[in-house]
Amino acid sequence: MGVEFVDLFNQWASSYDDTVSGNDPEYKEVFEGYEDMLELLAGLSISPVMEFGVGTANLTRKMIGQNKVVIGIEPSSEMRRIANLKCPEAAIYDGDFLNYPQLITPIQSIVSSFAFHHLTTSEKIEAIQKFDDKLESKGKVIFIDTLFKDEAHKQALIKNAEKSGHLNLAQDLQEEYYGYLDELKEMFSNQGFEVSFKQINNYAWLIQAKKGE
Ligand SMILES: C[S@@+](CC[C@H](N)C(=O)[O-])C[C@H]1O[C@@H](n2cnc3c(N)ncnc32)[C@H](O)[C@@H]1O
Repeated sequence: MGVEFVDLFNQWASSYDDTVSGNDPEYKEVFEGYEDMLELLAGLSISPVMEFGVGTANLTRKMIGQNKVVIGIEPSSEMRRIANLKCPEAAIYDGDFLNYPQLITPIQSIVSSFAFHHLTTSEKIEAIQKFDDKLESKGKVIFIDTLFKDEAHKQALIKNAEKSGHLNLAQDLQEEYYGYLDELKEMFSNQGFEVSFKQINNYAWLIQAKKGE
């Protein structure tokens, strides 16, 4: 459930860091400012942190560098292998947004970068309910992910990708489950979170959702 992209991530793992460094022209704009974004997200995280979709541990390493306790969850075995090599100090478990080991650590923040869009709408709603259960009172969900301001924004990004000959990106934008701003706002608000959004580049947004008492 929600992990249909795992084979793709196993294959992508060894060249993933190359892509996020801007060496893949097709995804350069998506990951524009990647290191700064992760730095921002790491700085906002509150320890103990639970991180979903760790990938190659680029965000994990920044949080560990800030002496935070990080529990990482990652469904791809290849991504986990690289993450463990790059960040042996972190505890990284097999799992996904909906199924993960139940640990007793009280969680103050839940973070994720470029992963929440792998869930369908109903899976996102289920995951947000679980975040609410998992977080301590006043805990925070802090994500960075591609999302669409509205339908016109989505169509403009697809058109732009096609015009640039970035056909894989154009296909991703149509087939993956990138959310719309209003839709995500409603999902978090319905679960009692106070949510805010900040655009970071043409694709990526910072999403902050604070749980009540
Ligand atoms: C684009 S990568 C992002 C990796 C890293 N967070 C970063 O910012 O570079 C997406 C990651 O999400 C993981 N993933 C895919 N489906 C997932 C799911 N349902 N739950 C949690 N993680 C998932 C993938 O295996 C992959 O490592």
